[in-house]
Amino acid sequence: MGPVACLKSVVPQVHTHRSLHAEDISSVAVLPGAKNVVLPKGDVYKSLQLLEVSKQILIENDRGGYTIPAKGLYPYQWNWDSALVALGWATLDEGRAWQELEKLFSAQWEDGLVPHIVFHQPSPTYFPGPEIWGSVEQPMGSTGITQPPVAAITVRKLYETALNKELALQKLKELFPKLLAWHRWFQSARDPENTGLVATLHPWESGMDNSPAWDEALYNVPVDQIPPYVRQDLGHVDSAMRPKQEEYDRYLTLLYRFRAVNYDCNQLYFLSPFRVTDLCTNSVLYRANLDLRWLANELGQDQIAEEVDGWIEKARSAFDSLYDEEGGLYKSKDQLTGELVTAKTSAGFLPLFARVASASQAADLAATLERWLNRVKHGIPSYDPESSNFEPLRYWRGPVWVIINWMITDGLRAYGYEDLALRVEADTYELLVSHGINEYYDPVTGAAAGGKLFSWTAAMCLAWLSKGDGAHSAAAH
Ligand SMILES: O=C(O)[C@@H](CO)O[C@H]1O[C@H](CO)[C@@H](O)[C@H](O)[C@@H]1O
Repeated sequence: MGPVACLKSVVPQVHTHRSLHAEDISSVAVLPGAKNVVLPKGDVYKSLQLLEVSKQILIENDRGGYTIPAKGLYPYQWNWDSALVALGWATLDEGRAWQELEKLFSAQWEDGLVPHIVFHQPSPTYFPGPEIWGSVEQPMGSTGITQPPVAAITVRKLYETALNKELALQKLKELFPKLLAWHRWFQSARDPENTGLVATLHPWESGMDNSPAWDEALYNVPVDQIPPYVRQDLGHVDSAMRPKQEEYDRYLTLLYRFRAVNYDCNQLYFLSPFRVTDLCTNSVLYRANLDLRWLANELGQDQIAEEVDGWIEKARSAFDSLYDEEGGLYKSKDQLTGELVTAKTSAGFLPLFARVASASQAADLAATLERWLNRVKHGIPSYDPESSNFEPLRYWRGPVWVIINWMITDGLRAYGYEDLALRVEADTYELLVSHGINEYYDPVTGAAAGGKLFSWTAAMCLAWLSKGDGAHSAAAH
C-alpha cells in the first residue's frame, strides 16, 4: 500500500462536496495557491487528521442551519461564533455557510439588534436561558444584548471567494439590508451622543466576558436583590477556568435591569451601570464597516456607502483616544468614569485587524506583541503575561483563543509584519495538532481548556490554518 492509500484508509472521510480525495492529500500538505505554507510538509497525517476532525466537529455541532459552539456548555446559536463558523462551513459547503448567517439574522429585532444568543430550541444545559431573558408576559427567543459584529466581514469573505457566484449575489442582496440595520442600530443605540465609538453595556456583549479590562467597571455595579440561581457552566467546566460568583451576580444584575425596561435600546445606554468602550467590539465594527462600505459599492448603493463612510471617519479619529503610547497598545475605556482601563489585553492589538492603527502605532503593537510572545510558550495570551494577576487558565484572563489569533494575524499581515504573522500561525497550528480543537488553551503549557470539540476553533482550522488565509483586501486605513 502506497503512502497515499495508507493515509486514506486511516483518515475518516466526511461526505461534503469538498471531501478529501487522494489528489488533495498533497495539496493539504503543501498548500499550493496559499499565500503562505502553514502545515508542515512532513506531517501530512496530522494535518489531514486535524482537517477531518474539524469537519466532523462542525457536522456534529450542526443543529440544522446553525451551529452550536460546543455540546452541553453552549447549546444555542451564538452571534459572533456563528459568523466565524460560517467561514469554516464555506470551505465545505457554501450554501450551508450562508444558511448559518440567515439563521442568525432570522432573530434580528425590529430595532436592528442582532442578539448575542438565539434560543432556537430549548435546552436544560445552559443558564441563563430564555426563561430568564424573557418573562411570562414577554417570552424571548433570544437575549436582549448583542456581540461583536463579525457578520459583515464574513459576508464579504463569502461573497469574494464564492464558487457559486449567483448564489452569493442573491444571498448578499438578502443579507445586506439586515447588516445595514444592525450597523445603524450600533450608531443610534450604542453611540447616541455621537462620539464615534460605540458602547458595550454588558461584559457578555464584549465576547471577552470576564476580561480583566472589565474588573473596575464591573465591580462598580451594585449587586441587586436578584432571584436565586444555579449556574450550569460549572457543571461542564472547572470553576478555576470560569468567572467568579461575584462577577456572575453582576452579570445577572445587569440582565434583570435591562429586562425591567424590556431591553428598550433608547433607555439602556443611559441607565446601564456598566458602560465601556470595548476595543474588541469597536475594532470588529470598524473593520465590518469597511467591509459593509465595500459591499454597498459592489451593490451600487452609493448613498449607503457614504453613510457608512461617515461612521468610519468619525471612528478613525476617536480611536486615537484609546491609544496608550506608554503601554505600547490600545486600551478599552470605562465610559462612566472617563478613564482608560488599566488592563492590557489581547483586544489591544485588534486595531490592527480594524486597519485603524497608524504605521507607527502598528510598529509599537508589533513590538509589544513580540514581548508577550517571548514570555509564553504559546501565543497569543488574552492578558498581559507580565501582569501580576495573569491567570493562564481562567476565562479571558490569560488563555489563548484561536479566533483572536486569526484576527491579530490578519492585521499583522496587513501592516507588513509577515514574520510575526507566520510565527503566530505556526504556533497556533502546533497548539491544535498537539492539544486538539478546544475552546481555549493555556499559553504557558499549551494544555487545552474550556469546552471540547469547539466549533469556532474548528472553523479557524478549516478557513485559516489550512489555507494560509491572510488579510483580504479590506480598504487600508
Ligand atoms: O461564557 C458564556 O457563557 C458565554 C456568554 O455569552 O460567553 C463565552 O462563550 C461564547 C460562546 O462561545 C462566546 O461567544 C463568548 O465570546 C464567550 O467566550
